[in-house]
Amino acid sequence: MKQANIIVMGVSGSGKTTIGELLAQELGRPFYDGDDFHPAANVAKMAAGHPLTDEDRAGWLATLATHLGEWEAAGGAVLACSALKEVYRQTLQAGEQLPLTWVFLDGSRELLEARLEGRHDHYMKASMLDSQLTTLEKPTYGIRIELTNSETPAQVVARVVAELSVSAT
Ligand SMILES: Nc1ncnc2c1ncn2[C@@H]1O[C@H](COP(=O)(O)OP(=O)(O)OP(=O)(O)O)[C@@H](O)[C@H]1O
Ligand SMILES: O=C(O)[C@H](O)[C@@H](O)[C@H](O)[C@H](O)CO
Repeated sequence: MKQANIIVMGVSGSGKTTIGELLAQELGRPFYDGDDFHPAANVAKMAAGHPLTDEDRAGWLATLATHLGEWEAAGGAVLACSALKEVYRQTLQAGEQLPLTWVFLDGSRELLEARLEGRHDHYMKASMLDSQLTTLEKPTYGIRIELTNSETPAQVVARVVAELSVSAT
């Protein structure tokens, strides 16, 4: 049965992959990481410390939009994707028939920086945080999860699941 996809969005370090994977497990849905769909040139650019432009992101978002349509038809998935600007979110929505469910992980600069500095095995360095935050247009719809220093990923996912059940009623 066709079911809307859930997109876990936010800047680098907000926990999209961590929370998205656990949420998918909890809901019994497949998980996809938007980062796995970036062309190699985009990854190389970010790893070299250069923010992506709208043009760099266009093909990537179009590819994800196509996949979203397929995943929706297959029963719905959870996708971790930065989706920083409104126009990017519109591109993603265009691939889908049902309204996407947005889960926005919102954290302070200090929290995000600490997380990025604590992560050593990733191409995206803490120095990219400012450009991510400058690009971010916070959505005014969907589920917003304000991140705290004290909650475990499992606790964050429990909050998301509770909000999903409220928005489903
Ligand atoms: N609730 C949490 N409490 C503490 N640390 C967390 C929590 N959620 C995620 N982290 C840690 O924060 C870091 C960033 O998380 P993650 O890689 O999932 O973010 P991301 O948004 O997918 O980042 P990117 O877009 O750069 O891939 C990781 O080291 C992760 O283990
Ligand atoms: O739109 C973007 O700038 C990118 O998607 C980034 O958010 C990275 O993919 C991610 O942070 C790296 O892990």
